[in-house]
Amino acid sequence: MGTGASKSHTAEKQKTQGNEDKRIVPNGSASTLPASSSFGKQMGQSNPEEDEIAEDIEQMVQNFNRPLESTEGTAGMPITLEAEDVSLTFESFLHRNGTLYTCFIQNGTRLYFDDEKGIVPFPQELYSEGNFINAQKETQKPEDSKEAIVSFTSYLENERTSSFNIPGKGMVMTYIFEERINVCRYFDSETGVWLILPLLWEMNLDFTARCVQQVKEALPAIADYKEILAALRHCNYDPDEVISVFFAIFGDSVENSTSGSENIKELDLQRDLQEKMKTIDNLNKKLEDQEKELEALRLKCQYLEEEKANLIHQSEKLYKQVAELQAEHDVCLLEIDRIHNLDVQTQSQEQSILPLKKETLLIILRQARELNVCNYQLKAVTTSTLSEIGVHLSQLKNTKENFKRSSNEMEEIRALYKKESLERRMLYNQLQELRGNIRVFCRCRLDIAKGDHLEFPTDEEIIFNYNESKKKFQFDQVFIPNCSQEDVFEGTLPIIQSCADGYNVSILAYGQTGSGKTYTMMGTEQEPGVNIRSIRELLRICRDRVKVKYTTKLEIRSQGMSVIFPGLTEVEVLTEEDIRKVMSLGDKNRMVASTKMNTESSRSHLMVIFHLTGVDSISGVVSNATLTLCDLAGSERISKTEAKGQRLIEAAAINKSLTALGQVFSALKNHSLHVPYRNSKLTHLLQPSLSGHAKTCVFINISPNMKEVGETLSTLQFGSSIQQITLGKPTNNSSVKLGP
Ligand SMILES: Nc1ncnc2c1ncn2[C@@H]1O[C@H](COP(=O)(O)OP(=O)(O)OP(=O)(O)O)[C@@H](O)[C@H]1O
Repeated sequence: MGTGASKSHTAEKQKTQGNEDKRIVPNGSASTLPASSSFGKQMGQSNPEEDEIAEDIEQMVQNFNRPLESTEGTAGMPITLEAEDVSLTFESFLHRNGTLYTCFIQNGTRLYFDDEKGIVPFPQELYSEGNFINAQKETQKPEDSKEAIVSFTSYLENERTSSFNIPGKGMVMTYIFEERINVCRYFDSETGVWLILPLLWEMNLDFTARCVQQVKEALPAIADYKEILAALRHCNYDPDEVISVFFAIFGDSVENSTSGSENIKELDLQRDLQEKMKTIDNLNKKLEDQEKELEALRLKCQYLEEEKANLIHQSEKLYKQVAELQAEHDVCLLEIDRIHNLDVQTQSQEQSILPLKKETLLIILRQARELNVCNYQLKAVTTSTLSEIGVHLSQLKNTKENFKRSSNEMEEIRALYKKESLERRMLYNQLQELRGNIRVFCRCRLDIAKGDHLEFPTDEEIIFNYNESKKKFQFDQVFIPNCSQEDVFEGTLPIIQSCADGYNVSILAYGQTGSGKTYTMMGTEQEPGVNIRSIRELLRICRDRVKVKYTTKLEIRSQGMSVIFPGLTEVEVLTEEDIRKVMSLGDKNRMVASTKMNTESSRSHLMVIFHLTGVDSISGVVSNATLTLCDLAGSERISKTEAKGQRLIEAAAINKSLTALGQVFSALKNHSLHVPYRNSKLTHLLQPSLSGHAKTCVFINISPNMKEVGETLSTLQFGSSIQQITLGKPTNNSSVKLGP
């Protein structure tokens, strides 16, 4: 830190400073210098060692000039100065205009810092215009500078630097040094730390009390012990330094109690003055702040004034609008009143016209709402339904198109079916024609009393061998005695199927009495014959052909006469039970009598005629056909039966009809132009089934009994004769039915 030199006041006082040499510089700051500094000269002592130091200082000052010269023309302080061994004396000259000059002595010349010129000699004319605040004789005698304590300080212009007017000394420069000082502390057991002991409390300590007392004895003018104590603190509790400080400040006057007291008072006043000045400065600052604040408020006020003007302007506009709206409102009110008056008049008129009560109106209103709701629901339902109808219509359209397409396909299939059906019938009939339209089956009944005159070499041949007479007969099929009813019926199946196709078909049983004609045709309940089986088969075919609608009727005739049914000649049959019922009825009406050859000989022909009408629903073909099942009366000779009376007449009639039948077959065999169908009622009835338009199957029933050998041979010859007959091309009774 900076050092300073001062004029020595008393050698005795200096001696009390001990090892450390403390200086009180003119500007009031203290510094610590090595013991070997120039302090000795300050004390007025002269020894070689101090001379050398003085020479060194002078040398350093000279060195100091060099950097100044090198930096000549630059303002400010030297940049680098070695202050360890050199102490320069700086002086402050206070011009009466308030300017403070910082001066120092170089080579006996007082210099000072000029802001523009740098370090220049201190002008002589300024001496009379101000005072050195540490004005001393030495400063006015540069030639004595060698003896003066020359020191150098790195003076810094900052907040720690200030000036102070000391009465009798003038303005002094102050500087707050960063020195560490001793402070009396006390140990606080509660916090466990050392705390600073208040100033007043220090007075109670013996050490500080002694120090204060020592200063007071040396400087009686310093009466304020607090001042002394404060100075002691700053001087590290060194009473001698305190004494030196007070001497430096107040000079010798501090030795006089009166003048010292005045100085103290003056000092107090000065302090008060400075405090006042600070207060004034603070007030000025506050005043400036308030002026700034006032200016801000003024601007704000101006802004608010403008805002106010705008708001007033807007308010006026709004008031104007409100007034206009109010005027409109008034006009509306007047209009409402006028309308209201009109409504009242209208209501009064309506009330006079329609005196409806309020309740009635409410009911009407409620009903209107309900109607409205219903209307909405109806609309929704209608919309939904319409949508569904649209969908259905679309589907219907598609269905219609599909139906049309299917109908076309159906027509094609129907035509194809028709064609196929006709082709099938044609082929089947061609087959039948190849086989012959009159088919002759020979059936030999089962009989215990059988002879050996009959031989059955094949299914189609029979050999009559009796009394050296051997004759071979050939038929479409020969059924031996052991053949069942079912075997016999199977031979008739092709002809029965032709009936379902629309052909007239007849099945006849021929033979002498007792040869098994009735057994073959009617059969027994357990073993039904061809009648039952053939009609059953036809009903089955009718059921299976679902595309053909059949109507079936049954007619029973006996000996050419219609079987008398109560009110009916034909009975519609649908089931086998119906067949049996009609058959049994017809059988009861058949003339039966006991003959010598047969105890229950059938004395008449029995004809069962089955009418079949079919309508093909696809092709539209209508077919009419009849199945004539004829159980002929016995063919035995009348003489052989030994019939008499009525029986004889019947036998004659039977023979006549059978003879007529034989004549018909003979005519057919010979292809005669005339076929005597009308020679008997039998042949007349059988004409449709024996003409060229029909198919016929004749059972030749024979008995194996040796006793019947003559009748057997006769029957075989009869059958053989009709085996040669060809009826010609059969006619299909089908016709296309037009329309439904
Ligand atoms: N194949 C047969 N098997 C067993 N019994 C038979 C057979 N054929 C005929 N009979 C029996 O012989 C008897 C005479 O037969 P059926 O009445 O059928 O003769 P018919 O030719 O009808 O005589 P008629 O012309 O006098 O009526 C009957 O009792 C019958 O049951």
